[in-house]
Amino acid sequence: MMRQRIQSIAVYGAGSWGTALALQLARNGLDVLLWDISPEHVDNINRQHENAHYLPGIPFPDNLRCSSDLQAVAAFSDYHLVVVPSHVFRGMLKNLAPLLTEKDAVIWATKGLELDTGKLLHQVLEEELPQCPAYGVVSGPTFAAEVARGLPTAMTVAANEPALAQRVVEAFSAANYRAYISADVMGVELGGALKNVLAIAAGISDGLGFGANARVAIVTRGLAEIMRLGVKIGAQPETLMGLAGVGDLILTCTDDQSRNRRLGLALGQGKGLDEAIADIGQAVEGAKSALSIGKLAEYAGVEMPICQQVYRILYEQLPPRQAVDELLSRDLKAEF
Ligand SMILES: NC(=O)C1=CN([C@@H]2O[C@H](COP(=O)(O)OP(=O)(O)OC[C@H]3O[C@@H](n4cnc5c(N)ncnc54)[C@H](OP(=O)(O)O)[C@@H]3O)[C@@H](O)[C@H]2O)C=CC1
Ligand SMILES: O=C(CO)COP(=O)(O)O
Repeated sequence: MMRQRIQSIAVYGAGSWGTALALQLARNGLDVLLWDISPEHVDNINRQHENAHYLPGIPFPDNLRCSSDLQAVAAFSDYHLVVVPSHVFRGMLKNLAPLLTEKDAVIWATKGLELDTGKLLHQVLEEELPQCPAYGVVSGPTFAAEVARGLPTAMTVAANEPALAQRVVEAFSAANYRAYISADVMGVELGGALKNVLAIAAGISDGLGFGANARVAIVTRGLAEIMRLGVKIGAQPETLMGLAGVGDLILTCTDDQSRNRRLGLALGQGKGLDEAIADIGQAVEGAKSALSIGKLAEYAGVEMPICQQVYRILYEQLPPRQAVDELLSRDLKAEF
C-alpha cells in the first residue's frame, strides 16, 4: 500500500514514555494529541505546558496538546501510538475498538507480555482490533528522560507492512534520533519484554554486592535465554542481536535509570517486592513479565533458568542469595 508522510498522530498514555515519544514526534513537526486516562493529569499538563509529574522541566511545543477525551483523540489522526503499561494494553485496545476502522494504523511502544496468557502484544492486537490490518511496534535502548531531553538515541521500528515501518521511521528520525526499519514484529516485542526480567536479575546481583563479572555473566547468559526462546517461536536472530534485543538488554542491565534494574537492586539489598515497586512509583514491566514468561517458555519447551529464578524470588520468596547459588550449581554443560 502507498502511504503518505505521517502528519499527525494520537499518542495514548501520558506517562514517561508516551510523553517522551510525543515530544520527539512534535519536535519533528507532527501534530500530536496525547491522551491520558486521568483528566486531572491532562489539566495539569495543559496548564503547565509540560508533564511535571513524569518529565519535569521539559516544555511542550505548541503542536503537542493533551486530552482525556478518547473519542476526540481517536478521531484526531489515522495513526495511533499506544504507550500504556502491558497490564492495561488489552483494555486500552478494547476501548479504542469502536473508534477505529481499517484506515487506522496502530503502533505500540509498550514492552511486555499479556499477564494472564503470556501472549505477545501483536496477538492481543489482532484479537481486539481485527479491523486494523496495519500495525507495528517501536522498541530499543531508549530511556524516556534522555529522549525527552533530545539526547542522541536509536531504536527499531517493526511493522507488518513495509510502508508503515518506513513512514514511522521517518516520523521519528531527526538529527538526534535514528530509527531503523524491521519486518520482525515478534523479535522486537520479545526483546523488549525479556530484557526487563533480566534487568531485575542484574540489579539483584549488584544489590547483593556481586561484581562486574557476575553482572556481565547475567547479561550474556540472559541473552542466551532470549535467543533460545526467540528462535524457537519464530523471531529473527538478527533482531535479538540488534537495538531491540541486546542493545536494550545492555542498557537496562547496566544503568540505574532502569526501573527494572532498580527493583532488582532493592530486592538484592533486602527490600520487599511491594515496597520496592511503590518506591519506584512507575511501571516496572519486568515484575509482570516474570509471571508470564514462564508460560511462553513452557509452551515453547525451552529452559530459561535466570528468568525462572527471578520469578521465584519475586513470587515464591526464594532468597536472592540462594537463587544465585542454585544457578551456579546447575549441571555443567557446553556453552552453546
Ligand atoms: N520509561 C521508559 O524509559 C520506557 C518505557 N517503555 C515502556 O512504555 C510503557 C509505559 O511505560 P512508562 O510510560 O514508562 O510508564 P509510567 O509509569 O511512566 O506511566 C504509565 C502511564 O500509564 C497510564 N495508565 C495507568 N493505568 C492506566 C489505565 N488503566 N489505562 C490507561 N492508562 C493507564 C498512567 O496514567 P496516570 O499517570 O494518569 O496514572 C501513565 O500515563 C511500558 O510498557 C514500558 O516498559 C519503553 C521504553 C522506554
Ligand atoms: O525500556 C526501557 C529503556 O529502553 C526503560 O527501562 P525500565 O522500564 O527498566 O526503566
